[in-house]
Amino acid sequence: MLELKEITAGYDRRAPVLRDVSLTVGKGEAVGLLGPSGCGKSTLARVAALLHRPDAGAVVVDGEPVRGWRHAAPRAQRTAFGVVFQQPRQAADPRLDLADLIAEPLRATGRRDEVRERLAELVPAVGLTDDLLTRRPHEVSDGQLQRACLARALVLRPRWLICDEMTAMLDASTTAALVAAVETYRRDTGAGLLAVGHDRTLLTRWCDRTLDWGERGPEQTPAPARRTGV
Ligand SMILES: Nc1ncnc2c1ncn2[C@@H]1O[C@H](COP(=O)(O)OP(=O)(O)OP(=O)(O)O)[C@@H](O)[C@H]1O
Repeated sequence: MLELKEITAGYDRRAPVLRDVSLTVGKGEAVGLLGPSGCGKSTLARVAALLHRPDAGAVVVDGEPVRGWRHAAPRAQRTAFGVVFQQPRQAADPRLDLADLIAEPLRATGRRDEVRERLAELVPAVGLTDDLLTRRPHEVSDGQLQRACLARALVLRPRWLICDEMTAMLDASTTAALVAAVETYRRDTGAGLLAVGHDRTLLTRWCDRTLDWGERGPEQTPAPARRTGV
């Protein structure tokens, strides 16, 4: 279980973006989070992925309270998460070709010997082809780069996936392919998912449960979303 308990977080302690927000994702569950732009969805996603230290509250991952954040988080907790952001060009090192980009977490954790095998599995799983692997980010489309970023997020076989507007800038067919790749991975591994976005139709179709902060933003823990457009 991934538990966010009474999280207060932001960028200025005097004016937090989130106040006392709680959210739980069960093992193998897919939870969607909707809310207006700027309400703090990405901030909560970053707290959930151990990338942003909250001012107050607790994150508990599979029963273990989180005590360190970012590089100070224990490796076993950090590598339990795969994260995909909205802007692949901001998330991807422009100097790496796609093969090195996808494999980078394996190299960073001393698992170089798995690179070949994981690339062979992941490249077709996310809908890439081998000829793209020697290209650098500026030589591929946004959709191709986001596919590589998803492969990188999956390369360490995380138990938790955090997708922050993963498909916001993509066309319908790339969106469908990336969601299908996430769902295949979850079916095979039992990983849980927190998917943040604006697209109510997509999230309510994709996720087991979708929460909605509504127009007022995160004054409180988000409520279950209405299922529309399905
Ligand atoms: N690094 C930062 N430094 C200072 N303020 C920030 C930073 N990142 C985000 N904010 C502010 O925190 C608030 C919440 O931002 P956040 O990105 O979490 O919202 P969001 O709901 O994900 O928005 P969107 O849907 O537009 O992506 C906004 O007012 C934003 O301007």
